Amino acid sequence: MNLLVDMGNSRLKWAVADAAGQLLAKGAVANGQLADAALRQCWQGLGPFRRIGIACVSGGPLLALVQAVAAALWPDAPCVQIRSQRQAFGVSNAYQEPEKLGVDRWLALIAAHRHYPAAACVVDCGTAITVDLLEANGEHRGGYISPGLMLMKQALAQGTNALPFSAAAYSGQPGQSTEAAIYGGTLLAARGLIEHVLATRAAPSQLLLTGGDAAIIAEHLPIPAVIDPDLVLRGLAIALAAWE
Ligand SMILES: Nc1ncnc2c1ncn2[C@@H]1O[C@H](COP(=O)(O)OP(=O)(O)O)[C@@H](O)[C@H]1O
Ligand SMILES: CC(C)(COP(=O)(O)O)[C@@H](O)C(=O)NCCC(=O)O
Ligand SMILES: [K+]
Repeated sequence: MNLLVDMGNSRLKWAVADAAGQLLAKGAVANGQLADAALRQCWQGLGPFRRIGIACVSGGPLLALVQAVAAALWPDAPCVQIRSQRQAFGVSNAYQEPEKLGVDRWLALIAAHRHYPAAACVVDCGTAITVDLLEANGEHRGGYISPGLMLMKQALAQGTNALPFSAAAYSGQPGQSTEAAIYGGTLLAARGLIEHVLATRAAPSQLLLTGGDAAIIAEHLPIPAVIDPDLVLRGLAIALAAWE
């Protein structure tokens, strides 16, 4: 068994994977809540593990914390930090500097190619919304990065005098209050990005959504989408299984 850890800018997502890469127990911890005791509480009693696989786009101090807790709980299991590559697992990275593609985006592409055979548009609805284009033959065509729903709302609240931050949900119809107008506007920004990218594809692409806001964005999209909440962790399972 391996422990998989996906460290995003908002939350750490983890899963236990068996030798075939099937995800067993899973959990998530908000970065603001990440501390030695919180992680030990999540992970106590799990294992033993062969390896700990880490995909990290969040900061060095949080990575060091995760490595320290893992080393204390499972001293015999090496921590393997996965990085983006030029080509692996049938996927070729479109970036001129392949290591600069966020490792979460890279792993989502690897899982998409392995588990969904068609050409795909892979959207990670996390802190940022990333949209990556993947051909059926594994060629990554590049992608787009935009603020996520929470960041858009926070930016409006921080950058203006009159706009409040609200976590409440509204219909997405034209807003009849400031909060509802912000909710609808930020959701439409995400929807417009995704719809536009799909419309510019020469051939139809399967739309794959992952990330904390996948369900809410899918609900407001007029296009069928597959929601795979574990796409990054599933990519991490593939990358870690090949590690020697
Ligand atoms: N409990 C939660 N904590 C933080 N964000 C959450 C939570 N539930 C839903 N979200 C939404 O999910 C987004 C983060 O998604 P996630 O996939 O965890 O991001 P990341 O991989 O960037 O850490 C936030 O922007 C927020 O809108
Ligand atoms: C774009 C991201 C910030 C998304 O991170 P997330 O929203 O998953 O926390 C992350 O993939 C990243 O730091 N990427 C490096 C730059 C790039 O992909 O071009
Ligand atoms: K992510």
